Amino acid sequence: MFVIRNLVYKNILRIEHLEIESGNIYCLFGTSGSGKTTLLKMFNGMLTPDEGEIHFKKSSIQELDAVELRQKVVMLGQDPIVFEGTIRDNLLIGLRFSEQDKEPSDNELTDLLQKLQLSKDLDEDAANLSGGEKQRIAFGRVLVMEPDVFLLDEPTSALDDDTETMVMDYFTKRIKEFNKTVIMVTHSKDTAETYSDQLIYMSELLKDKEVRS
Ligand SMILES: Nc1ncnc2c1ncn2[C@@H]1O[C@H](COP(=O)(O)OP(=O)(O)OP(=O)(O)O)[C@@H](O)[C@H]1O
Repeated sequence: MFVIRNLVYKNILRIEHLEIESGNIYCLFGTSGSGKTTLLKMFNGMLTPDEGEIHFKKSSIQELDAVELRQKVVMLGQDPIVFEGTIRDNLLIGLRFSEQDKEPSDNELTDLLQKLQLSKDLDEDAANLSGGEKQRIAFGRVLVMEPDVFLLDEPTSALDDDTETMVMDYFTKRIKEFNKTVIMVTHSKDTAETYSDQLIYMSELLKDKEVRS
């Protein structure tokens, strides 16, 4: 699905070869500052390599239309973004930018909230939510978009262990059912080992390469 060859980005990334296969969950694991977020941003063209190539489904990412690419490859950043409006507005807002033309019903959205362990009303103002609740609303928003690829940057960092387990169990079951691809940054080795099909260690990926100054 993605193939990276001879990628160089500033003095942060130097990757000879990396392949991401569709239908798998990949966890990016590495020390703080090792370039995980930077690598994630390469997959949907938010950052462009200084040298080398990234192909998505056999096309060079640089040659693809950025809007179309980001409809298929959606990133959930480290800091959850909550927009002005209700929880419903926040769950649906991503659809404006997605290929999906079918809007989920209130029943489906309420079910999603339950699966994300949120006992909230769709009409509630999203501004008053806690950090962990906002993180799950942002997670719900990308799920509603149904992209081919999810790029997730520490998506459960604000959740307690039990809530994280329930949210991740639901998420991974759903993405396996629909054969989606996930590239996820996590600081939790437990999470990485429990949920990934493949673990990518940044230290291995960047080995033999002098990338740090
Ligand atoms: N636009 C940029 N220009 C220059 N340096 C940058 C830029 N963005 C990030 N960096 C640096 O690149 C390194 C890797 O950053 P990145 O955010 O990818 O690391 P990370 O592995 O995701 O870290 P963390 O686990 O702390 O989130 C850091 O040293 C950071 O300061």
